[in-house]
Amino acid sequence: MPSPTRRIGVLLVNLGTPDSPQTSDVRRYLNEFLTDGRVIDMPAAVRYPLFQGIVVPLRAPKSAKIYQLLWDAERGSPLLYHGLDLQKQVQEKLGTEYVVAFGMRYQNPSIEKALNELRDAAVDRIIVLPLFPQYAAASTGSVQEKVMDIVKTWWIVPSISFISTFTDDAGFIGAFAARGKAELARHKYDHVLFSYHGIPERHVLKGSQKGYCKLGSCCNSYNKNNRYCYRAQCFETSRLLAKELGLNADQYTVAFQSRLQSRLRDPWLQPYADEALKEFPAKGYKNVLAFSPAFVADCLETTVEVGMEFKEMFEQAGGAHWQLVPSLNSEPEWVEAVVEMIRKN
Ligand SMILES: C=CC1=C(C)c2cc3[nH]c(cc4nc(cc5[nH]c(cc1n2)c(C)c5CCC(=O)O)C(CCC(=O)O)=C4C)c(C)c3C=C
Ligand SMILES: [Fe+2]
Ligand SMILES: [Fe+2]
Repeated sequence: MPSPTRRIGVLLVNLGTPDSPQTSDVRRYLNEFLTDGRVIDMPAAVRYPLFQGIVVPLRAPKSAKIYQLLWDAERGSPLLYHGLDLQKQVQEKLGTEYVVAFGMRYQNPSIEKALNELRDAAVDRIIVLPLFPQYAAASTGSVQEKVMDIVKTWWIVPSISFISTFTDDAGFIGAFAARGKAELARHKYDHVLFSYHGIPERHVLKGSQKGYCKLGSCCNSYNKNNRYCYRAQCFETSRLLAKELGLNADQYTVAFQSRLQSRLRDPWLQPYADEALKEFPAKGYKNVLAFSPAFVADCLETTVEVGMEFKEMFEQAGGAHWQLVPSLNSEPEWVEAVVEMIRKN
């Protein structure tokens, strides 16, 4: 008798996005996102009333206005349509031995729906690839927790593996560098900014193994002690990109964006990108190329924050030319890099 065909399930996951840029949908999205204990690490008894009762109702209408700038009239949220494009192309490249599904940690399509598709396809094992290059408990860790919460309710639990970080993956670095090189060929730049999504410093310290990470020079090399330190990973991605682009250490700056301002005024990873870029023109950096290598698809944080808001701040501070390197989206080199990561797993 022929042996039954064995198929491998692949689950690609990104963060999530509202169903529409209307305030009610943005509110629903933020309510789910900002009550996740891995994102807002406060006791649930404080987190729910504070965020669902005060922070989200105040933030949702403002966020909705920004989402309206981002939204594509036909295709909707870039994070979603680039994710679906990526899923389709990775499936085509991997062939019928694999079943590729796509889900979002918050809102739709849900991780549960995507996992059910894999279960219905009777896959033998599942490879989960959270689409965050650098591991953070608030992003990759949250996806891992959600997947385990769902799968633990299944009667038959398949083998599962997680690709937890691809900070230094050659395919990822090569694909981002290629996008940067295309911009560098178009214009003369004085400086490069690598801007990463920030997280509270506390999150880094909580993940520090045996007290190794102290937010100092400990993060200057990437090694077995700090493999999951978000700050060390951001520095490593930057070093590797700089090497590919032929940049010296004084030709680029690493900084952190998107901090959620709170009355608690807890420190987030520094330097803050918005403060750093305002000083660029006075340093003679009038033409700046900005990368956002914490995101593999364009989204609110790249297109609006770096591409529009930072550009305006930079020009007001006396800068001449600001350019965002588009994200990897579903570029062929990135599709190839994802396929390689899956095959290697
Ligand atoms: C790169 C990975 C991400 C980490 C780490 C992360 C941490 C983190 N984020 C917030 C708060 C917000 N983030 C928001 C948007 C957003 N965040 C990521 C990724 C990471 N977040 C993405 C891809 C996006 C964009 C989604 C899109 O639809 O385009 C937002 C919502 C937007 C807004 O209202 O400003 C918030 C809020 C915290 C608090 C945090 C770590 C503690
Ligand atoms: Fe975020
Ligand atoms: Fe560190």
